[in-house]
Amino acid sequence: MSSSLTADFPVLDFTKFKHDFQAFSEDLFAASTKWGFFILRGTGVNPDSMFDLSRQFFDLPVEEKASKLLNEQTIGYDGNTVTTWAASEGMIFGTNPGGILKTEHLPAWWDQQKRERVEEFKAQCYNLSVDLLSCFAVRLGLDKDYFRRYHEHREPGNSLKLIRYPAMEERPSHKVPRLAEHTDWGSITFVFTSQNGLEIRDPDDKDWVRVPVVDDGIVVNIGDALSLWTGKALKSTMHRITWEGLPRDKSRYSIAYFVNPNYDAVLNPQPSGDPSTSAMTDELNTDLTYRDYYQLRLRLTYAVKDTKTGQRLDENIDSSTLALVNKLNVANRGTIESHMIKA
Ligand SMILES: O=C(O)CCC(=O)C(=O)O
Ligand SMILES: [Fe+2]
Repeated sequence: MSSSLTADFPVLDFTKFKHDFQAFSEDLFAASTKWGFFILRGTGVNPDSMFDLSRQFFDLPVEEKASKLLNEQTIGYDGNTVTTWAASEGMIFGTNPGGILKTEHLPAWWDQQKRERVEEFKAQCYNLSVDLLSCFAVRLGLDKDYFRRYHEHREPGNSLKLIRYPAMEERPSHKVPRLAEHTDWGSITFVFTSQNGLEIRDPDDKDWVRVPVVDDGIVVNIGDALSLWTGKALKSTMHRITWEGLPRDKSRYSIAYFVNPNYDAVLNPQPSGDPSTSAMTDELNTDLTYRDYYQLRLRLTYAVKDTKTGQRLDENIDSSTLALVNKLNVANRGTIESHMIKA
């Protein structure tokens, strides 16, 4: 369970994107093929006011927070259930631009002004994400908008998640981690935090290493969808938060922005600039759509309920998609199982 500090963890400077696109894309590609994770500085995206909202919201009484639970539009509160997945609570803002302004599925505390702030922050993150996607496309010899075209404002949309790993009086059952090891589902994830705790597999997949906290830095990682799309040239790296990394008596706040491809995207490998990966592309040609992958991971991870019937969706997992995903060997190890602790 050990983890160590890492000296050569990649830290990239986004100001280079404007004045030296090629060199920045090269740095980005190198970090993403070796680590699947890096820290990005100089983006100008400031999460301070989102953290203020996050602290205030999580301090509300649980009845108020949990009045709107995570739904199929990926909007709502998640955290009043005990799982083998996480000891945390999350407030998730899915859907496309404008969706948070008009949804009825938020506690009244999220007034118009707060919703506007969420939308504005999501828009800043979106813009940053498509800039990064354009770098990947060009570096892979594809046209600049290649990935962007699959990241239009269509279903399912990108999700912003406010997260608190609360301080606890005692540690829950040994089955409950702070955050179980997993890969992310989508294209790219941004994580904002000023606190330690996040650990990832090192480039040789031998050990866990700590992700450093860097001032003004966003933690960026590659998700399964972009990894599959690039014939796994870009790595979707396993990550977690342990009780050792984040002690029981400390709360940790983070904000994650999950970039999702559009549902209709087919995750077959695209030609990659890296010849070492072309050998495996045949077996990755399974015509899996992002819709199927997203729906599977949603059901496996959360006890999402159907808004109309109130039925828990994790009881309804599609076995052929599950078999396909096992074959692709993404979301690997223990993560491809439902995390609900059944009574
Ligand atoms: O809270 C963090 O630092 C990481 C969160 C994460 O990996 C996730 O929610 O997928
Ligand atoms: Fe993650």
